[in-house]
Amino acid sequence: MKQLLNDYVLKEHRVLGTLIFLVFSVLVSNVWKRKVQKNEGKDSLLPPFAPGNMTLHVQKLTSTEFPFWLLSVIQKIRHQIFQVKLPFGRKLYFVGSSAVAREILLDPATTKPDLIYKPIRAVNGGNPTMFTLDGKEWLPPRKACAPAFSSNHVKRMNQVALEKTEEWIQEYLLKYIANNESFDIAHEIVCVVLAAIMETAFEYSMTREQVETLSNEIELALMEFALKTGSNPLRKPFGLLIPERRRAYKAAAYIRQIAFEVMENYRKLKQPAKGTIIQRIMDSDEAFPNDDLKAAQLIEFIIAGADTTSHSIAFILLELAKHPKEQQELRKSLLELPSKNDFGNSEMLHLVIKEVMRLNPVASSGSIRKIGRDVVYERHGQKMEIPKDSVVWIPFLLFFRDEAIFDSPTKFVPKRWVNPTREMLDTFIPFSLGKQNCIGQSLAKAEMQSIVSRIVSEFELTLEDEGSVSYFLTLKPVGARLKARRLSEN
Ligand code: HEM
Repeated sequence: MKQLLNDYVLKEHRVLGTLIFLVFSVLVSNVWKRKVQKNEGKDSLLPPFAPGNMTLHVQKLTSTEFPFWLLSVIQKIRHQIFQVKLPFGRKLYFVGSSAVAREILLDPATTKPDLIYKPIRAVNGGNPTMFTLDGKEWLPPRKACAPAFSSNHVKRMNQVALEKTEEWIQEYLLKYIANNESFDIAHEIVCVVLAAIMETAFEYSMTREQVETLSNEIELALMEFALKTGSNPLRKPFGLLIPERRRAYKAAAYIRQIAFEVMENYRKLKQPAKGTIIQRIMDSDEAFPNDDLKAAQLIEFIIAGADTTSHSIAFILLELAKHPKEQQELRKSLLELPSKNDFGNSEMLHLVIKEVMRLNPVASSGSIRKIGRDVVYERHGQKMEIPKDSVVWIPFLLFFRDEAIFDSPTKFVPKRWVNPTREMLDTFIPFSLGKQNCIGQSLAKAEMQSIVSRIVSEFELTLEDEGSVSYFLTLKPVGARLKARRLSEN
């Protein structure tokens, strides 16, 4: 009797469960149909909207979890391309498909949208720079500065970065070790890399205290002008009423003052080095006709070069501290090489750097572009379309963590790069693609290799506090603390 009753209840549950499932599926498919909009008069559909309303979208776009929210949207709606709503009926398309991203970035009709890049100029007193320019106006500054990144200059700049690392080891790291103290890895490496850029690119020496102040002021200014203004145009007209914005103007003024000091210092040099970034800027009056424009470009190099490279290095050292086996393997491979000068030949070093740049891409928000033609793609046999003139955001994190391309994408597996698939290689674009890709990538790669190998070859790193990963223009490790132990007295 009991058995009969149980079977009956179970059967009832199953019927009820099936009914609920059917009703739920119909609801979901209706919501989907409403979210995937008809593309008037065409046989293609527009990508769906991210769940939530405009207020939620703006809040998420300006939050420190921004790229991770985008990942969660893709997981929810199971669509690699979607739209978000902005104030005044504007919208943005997010592209998490690497194939579509490549098509857009390599298309000659693609441009940079003013809506996003122009507000960033406020950091530079409103002056345009290579990063915020487009088309004909962009070419002269890019051409003027490109020679400063030729292999001989990268070699020289990297040598200075290594000297700064050596100074840091002597003045800070050995003291932390002697006092059995842990240290904030992101903060320490930012100080090394920023000091190196100032000295090697601009022939300008800074104390650690000055470097720390500059780094703080840059963060303050960027938070306002690059992050908050882009998504909320009301911050500009009502700016003076917002204390954060007033503080950001002060920060921007301080950064400009440093840039003018750098130029003044350069003009006093008796024998300035040839081919440095500052020499290219100062002597290219066609590309940079006045001091305001020169200062703006100079500031852009500080901003674009320091946080990106240093946070990448910090992430690499952090991952190695979290994975002692891989750390040991890397050290072994380095020490097997004939000399320190050959460290760059370590295959394991390349695998580790690649894997960390995939897992935690500092430029995780990637590139933002305006498309010059309709971009059509297929999804499960359905034609989808992003219409011409749309603003398209291409966050690299979305495809660097795409399960369809990378197995266990949230895991640190350097060996996945030993025999990568064509798709993995095509997807891995940490420096973006197309004409406005990263001008400083050769320098960044050289510094990552030399600083990481210098530290790991001699010091064992252990994790004291993992901290968290936060996003604000770049992805960065916040509050991550390591301890070091010297392995031999070289
Ligand atoms: C790991 C380090 C770095 C990463 C991941 C990185 C990534 C990127 C990316 C993705 C872009 C394209 C942005 C967009 O499309 O909006 C870019 C542009 C740029 N980067 Fe880097 N970057 C790094 C280091 C550097 C360094 C060391 C410098 C110079 C010292 C630099 C200077 C620039 C400049 C000036 C641009 C604008 C180029 C243009 O628009 O023509 N970057 N970077």
